[in-house]
Amino acid sequence: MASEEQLSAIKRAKVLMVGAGGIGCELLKTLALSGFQDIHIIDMDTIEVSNLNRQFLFRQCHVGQSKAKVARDAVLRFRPNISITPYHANVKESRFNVDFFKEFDVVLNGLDNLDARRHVNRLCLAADVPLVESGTTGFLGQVTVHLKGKTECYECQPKPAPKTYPVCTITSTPSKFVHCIVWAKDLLFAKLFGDKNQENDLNVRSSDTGNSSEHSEDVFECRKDEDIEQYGRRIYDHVFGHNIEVALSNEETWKNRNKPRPIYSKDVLHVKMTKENGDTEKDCATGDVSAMASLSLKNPQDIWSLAENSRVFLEALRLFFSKRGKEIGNLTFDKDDQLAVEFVTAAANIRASSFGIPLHSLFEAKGIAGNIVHAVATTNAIIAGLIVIEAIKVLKKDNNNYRMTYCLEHPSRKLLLMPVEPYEPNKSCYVCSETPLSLEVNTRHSKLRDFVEKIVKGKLGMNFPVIMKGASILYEVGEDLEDDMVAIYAANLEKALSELPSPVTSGTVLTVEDLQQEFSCSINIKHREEFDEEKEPDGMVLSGWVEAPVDKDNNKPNGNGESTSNALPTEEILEGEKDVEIQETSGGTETVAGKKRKLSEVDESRNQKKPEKLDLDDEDDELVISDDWESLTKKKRV
Ligand SMILES: Nc1ncnc2c1ncn2[C@@H]1O[C@H](COP(=O)(O)OP(=O)(O)OP(=O)(O)O)[C@@H](O)[C@H]1O
Ligand SMILES: [Zn+2]
Repeated sequence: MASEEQLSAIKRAKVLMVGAGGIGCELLKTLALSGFQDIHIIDMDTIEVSNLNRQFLFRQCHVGQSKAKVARDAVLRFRPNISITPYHANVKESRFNVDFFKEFDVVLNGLDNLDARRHVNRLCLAADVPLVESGTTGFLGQVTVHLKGKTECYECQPKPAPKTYPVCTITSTPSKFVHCIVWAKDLLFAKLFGDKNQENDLNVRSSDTGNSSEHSEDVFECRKDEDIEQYGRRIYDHVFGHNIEVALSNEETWKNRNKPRPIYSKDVLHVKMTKENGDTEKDCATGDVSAMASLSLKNPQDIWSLAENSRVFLEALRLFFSKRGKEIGNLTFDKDDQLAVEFVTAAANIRASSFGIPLHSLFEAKGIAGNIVHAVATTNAIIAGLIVIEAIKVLKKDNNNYRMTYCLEHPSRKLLLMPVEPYEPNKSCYVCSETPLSLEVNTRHSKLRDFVEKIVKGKLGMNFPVIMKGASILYEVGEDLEDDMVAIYAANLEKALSELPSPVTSGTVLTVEDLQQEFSCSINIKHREEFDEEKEPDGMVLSGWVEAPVDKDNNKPNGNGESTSNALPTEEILEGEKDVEIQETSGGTETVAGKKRKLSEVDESRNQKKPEKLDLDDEDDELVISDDWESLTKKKRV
């Protein structure tokens, strides 16, 4: 029961919710039932069928409509007298600026990606509005409270880099099914159906593979004299047969590894495939075509044989070309695109078969390819409740009682909910402190464009950057720029840093600002001649901002797919930060970040107030949900 004081704080409050998905639906309901009367919701999405199992404010008839608007209407039906203002929009739009954020007493995030979370963090800091941040993955969840100057900001601790695999493992020596999935989706799918101009590590020219003909051709292009089935079979034979033969010819590679087996379509599929749908169909919308349907394969949980995978491969390829021809050249893999998932599953399985790796069902392959940890509605509901508890403390200015709370999969100390005192701001955080960053770069070779793309946008997450050296502006993005300035900045992008009108050399201090986020930081430039292409593929190294530790043993596709009883669900579990990326790395060892850390390790890395080591392997099955959190939390402190 809320006290009088709480109730009046709740009634007066104006709150902003960002995200009306799994957590957001629960949160809006809980806010409304807790007495909140002025709620604003931003969500950029429309409702999909796959949301309906847990986003309970939505029904089948709402598919395709704005989440924010439908969520509002659903809640107004049981709380008709409160005010809910929906925005069907991206929170990064310029209308949601610092002045907009200043209108709110507290901001509550129910987002699913790092980019939007960082953006909201910066706006909350600039507007000096408290932020309650949240995330769930399966049974794990967390809620954290961020108050400028009092607790750490969302970016005080570096977020783990996406999992990466060395390119040679993906292209030549896969040893796990996830390697085959990454190959199928990021290389083969991208090569056949994506942007032809994108760099791709699949060999392209027939001359690359030993044929010394002068007129080398792109083997992935359909030839004039072949029909789609012949084309599909040629691609099949090239990637699963010929390329494997070429790889086998390098004997060194296979000294300590099992050799792969080349697979040719004629050995697997003796007869020509029948074309159930014909190949003259017109282009039609995504999602309507399915190779499984054409081939009468019904159960996505079945593991297909090599022959079935080969049929799905050829049929999916045929359907892409015959029914979705207009999209070819622009496609990127999407876990919700059935035909794309079918193609990637089949391609990954054929490759797995070649390398002696166990095959997987479409259901499993989809989970790996889309980095899906199945959402648990109960976790979202618990997390939403915790967000409201923290929001109420924020409104009451109950400064000493904020908690970041972890929702665990298995009880620890008989608790499923683990409250911890929030950390103080990190003094070297480049977002909420004034600490400058350092950048080692070859100022004579690296262009301003590299700096903008790789550092300012890629690492610092800015959308509308302004780059300044002293008072001179080197680069700026904005809607109201004069044409001549746009031309000057475009020309600057192509110049090496040391050749800019105001040269950037060793010792230069650059100021980088994002006008929308009202966020600015300084970067000390240090010239360095050489970079290790494998270890430092960006050709520049940003420091002053500690990266998360790397764990060579953890190579599960989903950081939380295995037992989590000894894992602290920290930032790395938040939804939407689990992309598998290929990166050139050294040697042949895997670089997999996003390691789950034990509570004790988290604290060491933070080097702040140390809780005593927790016994997280508590097997005692008698579960207690305690409401005396304060004393429990204190016990963990030295
Ligand atoms: N930049 C953004 N601006 C506004 N809303 C955003 C932004 N980024 C993400 N969101 C919203 O955050 C919500 C996150 O919800 P959730 O994690 O349940 O994802 P989902 O897309 O609904 O489900 P799933 O990805 O599991 O199919 C989504 O509704 C999404 O539209
Ligand atoms: Zn910070």
